[in-house]
Amino acid sequence: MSKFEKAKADIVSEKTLADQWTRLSTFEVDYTDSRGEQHRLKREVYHRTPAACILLYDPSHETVVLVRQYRLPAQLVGEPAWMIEVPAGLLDGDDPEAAIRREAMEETGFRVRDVRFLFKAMTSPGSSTEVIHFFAAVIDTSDRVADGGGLAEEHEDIEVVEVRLSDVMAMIEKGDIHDAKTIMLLQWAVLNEANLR
Ligand SMILES: Nc1nc2c(ncn2[C@@H]2O[C@H](COP(=O)(O)OP(=O)(O)O[C@H]3O[C@H](CO)[C@@H](O)[C@H](O)[C@@H]3O)[C@@H](O)[C@H]2O)c(=O)[nH]1
Ligand SMILES: [Mg+2]
Repeated sequence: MSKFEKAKADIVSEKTLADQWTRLSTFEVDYTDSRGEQHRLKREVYHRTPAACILLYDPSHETVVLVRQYRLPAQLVGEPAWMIEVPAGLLDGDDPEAAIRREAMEETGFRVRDVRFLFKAMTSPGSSTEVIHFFAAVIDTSDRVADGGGLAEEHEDIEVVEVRLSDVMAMIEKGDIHDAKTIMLLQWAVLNEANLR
């Protein structure tokens, strides 16, 4: 039996603090802890909508297709701001598989054929509602039907970067790749390379 069998959490109130690109709100929660004692907690939540990301692996070259773009939060904490990431985007109301096909095309120019759903994960569950759906697809050079680079109307400025899978662990350890969803997918690729054909 879990320590939390008797624990429960009742939301008492919510107040929106900001509601622009993404809503930020503050909650009061009546939390009954594992010993049965009740406390009123204050929690702020950033209401991110769901997203999807994808590993694009080319077995004939043993490479992965990544994208590089500017990220303001990285700049704010003094990390390299033009970050190397797996292709990713918000679902924007589509189902996760349709959304990742769209984002892969917009960002890299690759048309993905069979996509494989791997898992989903919350990226920052203490503060954000963001859930990311993780996918993988095998590609080859003939699947590249456009240049990628992102949507001009959204001022996306994306560089497509092809990296050998045998180099990615060193890039992660050096800090050249420092995005969590990207590290997760690349580690999955290293562990599953034999099945990625
Ligand atoms: N106007 C405005 N536009 C924004 C803002 N923040 C982002 N955008 C724009 O919104 C678009 C989002 O692009 P997507 O490809 O859909 O998402 P992403 O930025 O790649 O990734 C998002 O999902 C990831 C998970 O897959 C997250 O890791 C990442 O933080 C982000 O939420 C981009 O054109 C970006 O410039 C903002 O505050 N204001
Ligand atoms: Mg994106």
